[in-house]
Amino acid sequence: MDTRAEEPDGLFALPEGARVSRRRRAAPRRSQPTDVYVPLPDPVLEPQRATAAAVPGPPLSGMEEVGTGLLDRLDMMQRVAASASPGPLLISAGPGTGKTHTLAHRLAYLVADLGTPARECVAVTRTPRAAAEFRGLLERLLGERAEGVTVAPLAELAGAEPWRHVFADDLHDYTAAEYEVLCGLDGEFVYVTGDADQALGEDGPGLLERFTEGHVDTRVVRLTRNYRSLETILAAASLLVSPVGVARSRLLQPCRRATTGQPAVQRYAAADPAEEQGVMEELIGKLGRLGVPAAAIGVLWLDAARPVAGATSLPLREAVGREFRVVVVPGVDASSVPMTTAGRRRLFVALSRARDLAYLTHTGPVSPLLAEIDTGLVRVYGHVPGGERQMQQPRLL
Ligand SMILES: Nc1ncnc2c1ncn2[C@@H]1O[C@H](COP(=O)(O)OP(=O)(O)OP(=O)(O)O)[C@@H](O)[C@H]1O
Repeated sequence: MDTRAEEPDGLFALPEGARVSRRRRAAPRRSQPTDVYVPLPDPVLEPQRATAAAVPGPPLSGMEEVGTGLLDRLDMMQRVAASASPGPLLISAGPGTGKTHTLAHRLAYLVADLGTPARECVAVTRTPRAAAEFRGLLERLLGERAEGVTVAPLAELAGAEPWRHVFADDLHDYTAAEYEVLCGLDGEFVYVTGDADQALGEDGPGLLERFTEGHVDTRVVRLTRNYRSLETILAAASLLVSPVGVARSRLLQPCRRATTGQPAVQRYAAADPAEEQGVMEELIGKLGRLGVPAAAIGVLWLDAARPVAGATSLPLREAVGREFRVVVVPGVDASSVPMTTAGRRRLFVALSRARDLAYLTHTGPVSPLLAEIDTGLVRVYGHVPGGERQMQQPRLL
């Protein structure tokens, strides 16, 4: 990074509304005599995402006869997973590719199309919230028949009667001890999903491998189409994790392209924590006035979560498996997000929760990981030190 103090020059095109501020040296980062202050623009929202039916998918030629219509809205590989022949199944795929969606369809397919009694099925989740969401998916697919299926967090299931069909989502989020409990459920058929690159705990990355080693005839299905995030968010998230990606040959194809022209990933460099909080509150207020409900705005904390009015505020760890229209990640400083595998996975998980907009804010020097993302993918606002001026230059993607 060029750390020389320079005045803005002709190479640096200031966005509309930008001001040059001569700031006092407050923090180490402020060693530049001149910061460029670029206010965060008002959020511009993408039109609400397309319905499943409207998302163009690969042709399903040769697969029309699978099921009785229940699987019609799945893409080809999702259908392969949902209708796979009996036996252990691992859906190993990146964020937003529909692992949860497909697992629910598999369960519904077994019950509705293959006549499996609902009471023989148990869906294991990580949290009560995930259980409620999974049950909602099943109810939409199975109607009243969903009532017969047990859907519960792992902790509530230990020691219960064995089920014949065990469905477990997000295996990467388990600890080794929890995995043992899951194995203890002793289902005849086990179907799991996971993404080693999203593991926030130590044990997670190895558990997918452990599953395939423990079930030698496991069918592994990979899903590649991301239905959640705008293309630029997905590109930024993927760049972060690619150097340490466990799923090396992973392919993540975006289904959603931005239409508003607004950069989907925005970083705000605040002068101090009070400004960081103020900017976040102002942003959330604007989003609220645009009609975005608190449930669709996720403030994901890398450390202890603090309450935030108008948004869903939670520690990153609890955001695994969830999605939000807008994600805000405070504290993306070099000290909290170092250039480590764990740091990469944390930002990967955080960014990949976002559908339309992702905001990364910080007060001290920004995490060095962000230097790896093409500057055309992340626009920088706030107090931009002189050495980061090039970040403001428009880039062709
Ligand atoms: N075939 C599809 N067509 C349209 N939308 C889909 C399709 N499959 C999944 N989706 C949507 O994509 C989003 C992501 O799906 P889901 O949460 O199941 O992904 P996931 O792989 O479990 O993600 P994560 O790993 O982040 O938990 C959801 O909003 C879901 O409704």
